[in-house]
Amino acid sequence: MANSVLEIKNASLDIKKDRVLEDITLKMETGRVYGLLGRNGAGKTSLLSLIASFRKPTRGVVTIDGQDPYENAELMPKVDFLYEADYSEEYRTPEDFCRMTKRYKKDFDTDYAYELLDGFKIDRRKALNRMSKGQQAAVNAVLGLASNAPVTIFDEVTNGMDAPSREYFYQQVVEANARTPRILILSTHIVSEMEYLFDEIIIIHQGRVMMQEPLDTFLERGFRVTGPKEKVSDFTRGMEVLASEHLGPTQSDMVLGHLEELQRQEAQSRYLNIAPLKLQELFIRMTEDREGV
Ligand SMILES: Nc1ncnc2c1ncn2[C@@H]1O[C@H](COP(=O)(O)OP(=O)(O)OP(=O)(O)O)[C@@H](O)[C@H]1O
Repeated sequence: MANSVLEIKNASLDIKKDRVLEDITLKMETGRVYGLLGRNGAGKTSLLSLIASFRKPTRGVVTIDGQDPYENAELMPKVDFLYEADYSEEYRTPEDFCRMTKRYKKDFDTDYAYELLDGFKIDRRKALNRMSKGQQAAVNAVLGLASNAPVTIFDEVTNGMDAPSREYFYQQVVEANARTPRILILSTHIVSEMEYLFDEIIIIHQGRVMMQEPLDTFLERGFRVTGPKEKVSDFTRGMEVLASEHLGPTQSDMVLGHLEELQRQEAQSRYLNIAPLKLQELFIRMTEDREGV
């Protein structure tokens, strides 16, 4: 399958009288898994609806391989948008859905879909309205993974899944992208569990892109230093401390900035522990109500 490039340039979106997205510029490429993060109401679903052509930007452009996907019959099957759907009235089975999907998405891999349904322990001949929320979510995940669409979007698709199902889904995301590389976008609140899946992080905050960065680069924005209270305070004096946690005589400071080799040695000589930051803690601090970092 050919490589694809998805570009969003200076896109804004108004819904009714509200500006929900402002001046969004992003670029995504085949073979990479993008973690789309943002607080409730930040604009994640709105952004994804532009990519999936459910909406048209009020200003700016969205292109896939240089073409506008909006009302573009040729590009439509190339984008798959999976989100939490209401299946309470859905009497059809996963098998029916696979058959229907295959009709308009020629790259849909039915054998792989059945294999995934077995992996999730889903009965493929059972009507969706007779399944639990978590099982319905798993069917959605299967349809997305097996679609092989060059742009596959999962918007909070693990909602309702139990821990083993989520774990299986994460494994299959890696597997599916290795089988058929695509642009995979995962919007999620379960940041801590999914950290290892992401190649790049996109943070949307109050309708704007706060940052798009490879995960490694993002995590190098800061570090955590832990040790006896006074020693830690002494070491981080003058540094940009995002958060300071205390447990008995121990203090753990989350610091923004790069640690020079000399400082690292200094920390070591003072028996302080230096650790990399976790995606979740950095995301929470960056998007809390304070001036941007
Ligand atoms: N149909 C709509 N009519 C009016 N405003 C809307 C509509 N859909 C979204 N919005 C507004 O757009 C903003 C972004 O919403 P969006 O659903 O994109 O956020 P989100 O990041 O996906 O949030 P969540 O994590 O809660 O799902 C919110 O302020 C929301 O109130």
